Amino acid sequence: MGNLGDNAVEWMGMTLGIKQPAILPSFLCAFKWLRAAWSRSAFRRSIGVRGYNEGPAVEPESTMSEPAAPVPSVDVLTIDGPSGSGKGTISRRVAARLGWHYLDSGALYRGVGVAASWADLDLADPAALVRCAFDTRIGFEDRADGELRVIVNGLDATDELRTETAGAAASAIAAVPEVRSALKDRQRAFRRPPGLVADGRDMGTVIFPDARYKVFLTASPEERAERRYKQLKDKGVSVILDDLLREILARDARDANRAVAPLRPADDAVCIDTTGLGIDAVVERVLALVPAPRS
Ligand SMILES: Nc1ncnc2c1ncn2[C@@H]1O[C@H](COP(=O)(O)OP(=O)(O)OP(=O)(O)O)[C@@H](O)[C@H]1O
Ligand SMILES: Nc1ccn([C@H]2C[C@H](O)[C@@H](COP(=O)(O)O)O2)c(=O)n1
Repeated sequence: MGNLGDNAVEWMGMTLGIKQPAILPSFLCAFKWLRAAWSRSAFRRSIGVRGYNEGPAVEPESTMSEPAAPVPSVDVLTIDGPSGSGKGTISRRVAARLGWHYLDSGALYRGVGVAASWADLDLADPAALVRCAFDTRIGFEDRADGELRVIVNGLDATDELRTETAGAAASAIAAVPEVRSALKDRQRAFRRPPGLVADGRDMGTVIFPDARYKVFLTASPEERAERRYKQLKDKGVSVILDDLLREILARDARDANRAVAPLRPADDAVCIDTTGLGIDAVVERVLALVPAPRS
């Protein structure tokens, strides 16, 4: 845990594009305190044991109709972080290994953004966006090939949702407090036995503040842009690395600077800097935080 806190502070600095932003001292304080608390905690002592229940992260069509009430006693592992830090990839694998449900909260914001664009709504009209957030039906389907498809108002919108344009639109509407409120209960409804892995920006701070396990993933902006570049290239999409880096920095800044539920690590989150760390290694680091299930 040597780099807990410093990584996040450094990341904030990089994200905001300035060397000494005013908010850094308070982050530093919070993380120094956290580091001390961490070294004393019983939670730390539990590390090293993990659960390996193989099972589906998402039941087929399980989220097409969301349950009415979440179950507060159910364990939640939150994985927050900036774009390209690997939240989705790591969360899906960890959820599959634990046999827990999976919530891709970014897909909800992206889904509302795409539905708003289909309806030609003005992204600067909060009332229209809030109506859209309440009205848009968003479901997830776990396909046989392991891919998670996102269904918006009955249409498979997965490919459209993954574009940087959809990400930027989602980031813009996510800054509207009433849109965030409109999506709160829908996110909490994913909390069902045997457990939930939830990925996003405010999973550990706002949506599941009582989560038992909290992780904040980071990576240098350059590495995150490289990852996205490779991901898009593999799909045959041609992009310019510098453009991706600029877009990632702009999205980070908007998500971290908004007034409501900004992107930041929860005080009790474990920060993992994934720069130079492979996917399997990150998965193991996260799983090490979750004690093996008792039978
Ligand atoms: N530790 C890692 N090392 C190398 N590549 C990684 C790592 N983690 C994720 N990736 C790759 O980086 C790309 C982006 O990952 P992913 O979509 O999971 O990020 P994300 O944080 O969920 O991004 P977003 O917030 O934009 O949805 C994917 O192609 C994924 O395979
Ligand atoms: N919990 C969340 C999840 C997502 N957002 C916003 C901000 C992101 O830039 C955008 C897209 O998310 P992604 O799919 O990249 O995880 O949605 C948010 O504000 N809070």
